[in-house]
Amino acid sequence: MQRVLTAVQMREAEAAAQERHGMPSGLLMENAGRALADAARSIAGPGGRFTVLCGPGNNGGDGLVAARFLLEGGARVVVSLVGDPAKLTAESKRNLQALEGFGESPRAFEALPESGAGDVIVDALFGTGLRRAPEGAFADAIGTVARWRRAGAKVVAADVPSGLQSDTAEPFALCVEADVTVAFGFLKPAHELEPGASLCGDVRRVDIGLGGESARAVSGAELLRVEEQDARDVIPARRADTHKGTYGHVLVVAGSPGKTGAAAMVALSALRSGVGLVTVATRAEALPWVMAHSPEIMGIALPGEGPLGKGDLEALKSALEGKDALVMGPGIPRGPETGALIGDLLAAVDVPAVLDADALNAVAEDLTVLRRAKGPVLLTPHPGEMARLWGRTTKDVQQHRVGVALNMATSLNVTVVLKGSRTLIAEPGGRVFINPTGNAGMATGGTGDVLSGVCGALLAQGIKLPKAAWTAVYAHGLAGDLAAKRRGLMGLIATDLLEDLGAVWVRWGR
Ligand SMILES: NC(=O)C1=CN([C@@H]2O[C@H](COP(=O)(O)OP(=O)(O)OC[C@H]3O[C@@H](n4cnc5c(N)ncnc54)[C@H](O)[C@@H]3O)[C@@H](O)[C@H]2O)[C@@H](O)CC1
Ligand SMILES: [K+]
Repeated sequence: MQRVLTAVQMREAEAAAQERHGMPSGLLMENAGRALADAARSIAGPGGRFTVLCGPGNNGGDGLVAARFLLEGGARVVVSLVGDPAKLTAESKRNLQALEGFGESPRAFEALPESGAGDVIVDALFGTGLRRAPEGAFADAIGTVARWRRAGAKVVAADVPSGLQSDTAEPFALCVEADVTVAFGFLKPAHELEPGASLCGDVRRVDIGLGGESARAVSGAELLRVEEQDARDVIPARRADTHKGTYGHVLVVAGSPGKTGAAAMVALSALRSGVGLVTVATRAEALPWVMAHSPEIMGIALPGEGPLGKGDLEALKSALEGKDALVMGPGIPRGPETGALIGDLLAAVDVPAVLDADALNAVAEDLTVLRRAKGPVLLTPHPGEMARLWGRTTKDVQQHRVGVALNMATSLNVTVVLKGSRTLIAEPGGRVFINPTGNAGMATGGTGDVLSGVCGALLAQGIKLPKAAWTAVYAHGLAGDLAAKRRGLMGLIATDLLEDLGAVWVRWGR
């Protein structure tokens, strides 16, 4: 896992590094600027010129250091200080003097030569300290960077592209779009969450002397980026002397006439994710169609008809006997009593439960039913479902993804998977995991059903929350990335993921 720190947490980490190993901030800036110069060199064309744009804060100081290293390496460099030089931080002032000692003085922004193909712009206007929309000279500079980039210049951003808010990953109306962003010390939300992530280009995190330990000293919510090795390590290697009983039995409550495919996709993805047995419980008229999708699927017909309601409680309780996990929701017939049924069911049994799709819409009417759950609960809403659960608009949810997921997890004492580009997994009370896998090709019907099947399968195999959730999300996204290579983003459909889940397990030696 990689820690992802907010601006406040970065300052705390810096203070901790100073306290712990006496790391002076000037040395951190020196290391940051040097790494920035290396990144700038790596994307320059032969003989290309470097234009370094520095702002008033320490981000600008990093730019001044980078300019010095580029000059020392013999490159053609021009530097501009945008804003009031009297406001420079002490550390930046020192580096301005050092630069002048190398024979280079900042020029007026208007006096800079044009840039184009082969050239590199080093964007050191603002980093984590950006507080409001850039205006005046800063706005002009950001606009000019965009023009030079259209003319073929490459852009390397110091820490965060200027105009992008580090903590929320939301850009102001004017924002630098970078080819490479050099993240100093730790990743920031702007690098990992959309829309910021797309504005950063290739993110390269570099060590600057803070030391990994310094992140342990920070306060507030813990944001973590899941890495492939983390997910792989969660899945145990199979021992030879095992049988289907070793790997658990999932009950899938899903499907209705017209939506039998949803139930089949949950069941098949659970089967493709290592579970021993899968049983689907659904209304009698839907059951044969679900089972016809694959002979491995077992079925239980729920007596009664129409929407699921309190009358289904006893049948579901007995269906859950001997089961190790429950997945409920995709394609279920929903009615006025469905939410209460789910509440009663979760209060009566202690198997881990995944609620998805219409099970989420059903409990949205009265979320407190979830507080009665005896076993661990995982909710897997997409932003629209989360908006219904939270009683806000989808846009609101998308602008506050981390806070929304964490609040819901904490207030209901459940694990929450908030789907969408960079799916978040929040556990009650503190940690939020960011998933880096997946792609826009997965924005197609049924991929969510496949995810809930993977979650159910891992839970039935005894993997606990939130591990089961972030591992399932990682594997599902990786399956999507592999599927997109075969099908293209345009051609990818949900059942492709069933095949490529296999490729994920093969890649992980499972
Ligand atoms: N925390 C750390 O450990 C390190 C931080 N470093 C650098 O320091 C940066 C943070 O430095 P700062 O906190 O000085 O912040 P910034 O350099 O991002 O900018 C802060 C300055 O810009 C001004 N400002 C903010 N928004 C503005 C706007 N819209 N228009 C005009 N002025 C505006 C502020 O008043 C302040 O003077 C990091 O992003 C990184 O580049 C590095 O030097 C190395 C170590
Ligand atoms: K920057």
